Amino acid sequence: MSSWDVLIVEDDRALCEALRETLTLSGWRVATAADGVEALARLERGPVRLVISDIKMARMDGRALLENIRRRWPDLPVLLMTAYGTIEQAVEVIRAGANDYLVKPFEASVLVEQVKRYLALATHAHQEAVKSPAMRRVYELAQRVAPTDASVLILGESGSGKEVIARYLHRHSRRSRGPFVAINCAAIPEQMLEAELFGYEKGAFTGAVQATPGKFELAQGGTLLLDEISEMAPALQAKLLRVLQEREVMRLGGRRTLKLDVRILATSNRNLREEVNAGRFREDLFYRINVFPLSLPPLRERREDIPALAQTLLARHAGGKSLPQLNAAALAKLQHYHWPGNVRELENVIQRALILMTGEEIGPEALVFDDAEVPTPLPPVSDSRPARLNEGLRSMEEQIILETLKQENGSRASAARRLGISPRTLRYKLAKMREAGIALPC
Ligand SMILES: Nc1ncnc2c1ncn2[C@@H]1O[C@H](COP(=O)(O)OP(=O)(O)OP(=O)(O)O)[C@@H](O)[C@H]1O
Repeated sequence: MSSWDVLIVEDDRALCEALRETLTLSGWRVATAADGVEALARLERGPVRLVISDIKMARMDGRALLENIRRRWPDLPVLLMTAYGTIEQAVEVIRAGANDYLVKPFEASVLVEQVKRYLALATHAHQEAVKSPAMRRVYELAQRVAPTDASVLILGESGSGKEVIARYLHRHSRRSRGPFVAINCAAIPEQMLEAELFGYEKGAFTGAVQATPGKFELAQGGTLLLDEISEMAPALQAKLLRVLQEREVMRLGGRRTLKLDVRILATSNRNLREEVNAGRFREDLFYRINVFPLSLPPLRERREDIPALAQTLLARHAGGKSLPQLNAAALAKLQHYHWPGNVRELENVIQRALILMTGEEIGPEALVFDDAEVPTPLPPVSDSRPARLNEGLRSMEEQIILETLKQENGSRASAARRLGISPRTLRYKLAKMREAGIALPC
């Protein structure tokens, strides 16, 4: 029985071939089908981890295919491709159970990113590696709260698995057949975040060339994850609170309100209570989203999880290759490291190991931690900074980060934008600085 990473369902043969080629070049095993009927036959023959399907097809269209898949393989992720101008249709199919949609024409890089994201989710969908007592406790609580409609606030350091647990909550809720929509409040500039959340009508602002639904609308009947909610600007916090209180949303520039049936999950890697005390986060909004708090311990406080996590991540990234094992010395090295980047860093280390390994198994020499990274190139050191270049560059980088944070009044999101790095990278660097004992502005 053959297994495939991606099944592409597309009746335009040239496009189908181009998509297949793009994904094959990225190292995935790709199968193709010309319509829904062929796709179902292919799914019967062997496991597939992700389906990407066109909507308009002659024999069985994308919608009917989706319905069939949801009935028989409810957890299989499906992305639908839609033509420009049919956003409303896309909203409908997301409600019908598609995980996401791609608006044609799209760049190859957009396709590759989406596939990466959904394959990662598909792999750990049912195998959250939970061995430590601390994590078992978290998952026990998650199991209890999942079937309710309560808002859950998931707290934990960057990379500790907050999104994984959010998806777990959705999967174990009565909304599991509905959409799971996530929005990262730190990654989107303030003005755009409002439009992304609430949607907009054509002409609502310059650049609003067509009516677009917001994430709330897309999550109707399902779950909306507000990732890194602490990064939301105060004005938007007030608008969000109103929507949550009134349980209805109106698109920017719109007139009609839409009654919402959406469960809210939120994450933060800061102590949100402290953010409230410091006046940066609205207390009323805090109480609204913090109905049930879940705190994820950092990886260094649950080292018992490391072997199983490493195994899961090896399976995720080994591709079609036979699954390599870590030898005892390699496992010991993983167990003793302090993991400032948590599970995400472990994932990076495993990916590197798969590239660097030479023999049959993975030894400690193939494990390179994020700490060992070559620092980001910066202007040459001109004064009498420490003689060791790496240290010099690092401390300069730290000073630039501190300076930028100060200028941005402590806002991580704005500082990351100014520095031209992702909020995630900034957070990671800040965590390392904090660990090195550097005082950071709050
Ligand atoms: N228990 C787990 N089992 C398998 N994989 C996991 C687990 N926890 C985390 N991961 C993986 O680690 C990576 C980081 O997890 P996730 O994105 O959920 O972290 P996060 O806390 O939401 O990070 P951030 O705060 O930066 O958004 C992901 O690739 C995820 O799949």
